[in-house]
Amino acid sequence: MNVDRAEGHPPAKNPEKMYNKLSKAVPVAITGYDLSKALAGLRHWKLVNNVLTREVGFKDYESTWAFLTQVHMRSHLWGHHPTITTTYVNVKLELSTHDLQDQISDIDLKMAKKIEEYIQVHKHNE
Ligand SMILES: C[C@H](O)[C@H](O)[C@H]1CNC2=NC(N)=NC(=O)C2=N1
Repeated sequence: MNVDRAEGHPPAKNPEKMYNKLSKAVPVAITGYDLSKALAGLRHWKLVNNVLTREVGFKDYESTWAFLTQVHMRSHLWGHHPTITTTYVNVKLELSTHDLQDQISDIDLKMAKKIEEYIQVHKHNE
C-alpha cells in the first residue's frame, strides 16, 4: 500500500495541531520563489487572495460525487480539508492552512497535487 508520508517533518509536538494522521507532520509555510515554483507545476490552480483555488466541471453528477468522495476521504486521512463549493457538476476547491494564519503550506500543495490526480481520473472517463 502506497501510504503518503511527509518524510523528514518534525513530529507534531501539539497533537491537536497534527497533520497527516499517519506521519503526524506539521505544516511548513511555502512562500516567495518556492511557492511560485510549486504553482508552476499546478497550472490549473490559482492564488486568489492568497488562497490556493481550483475550479473544475465534470461530465455528470455521478463523476462529481465520485471525485468529491475521494477528496473527502483523503482530507480525513490527512487531517487537512479544502473549502468545497459545488453546484451540480461544478466544483470549486480552496486550500490554505488556517493553523499558519491562512498561509499556503506544504500540506496545501501536497493536497492540491492529490486532488489534481483525482480530477484527471474522472475527467479521463469522458
Ligand atoms: C487539528 C486539525 O487537524 C487542524 O486544525 C487542521 C484541520 N483541517 C485543516 N484544513 C485546512 N484547509 N487548513 C488547516 O489549517 C486545517 N487544520
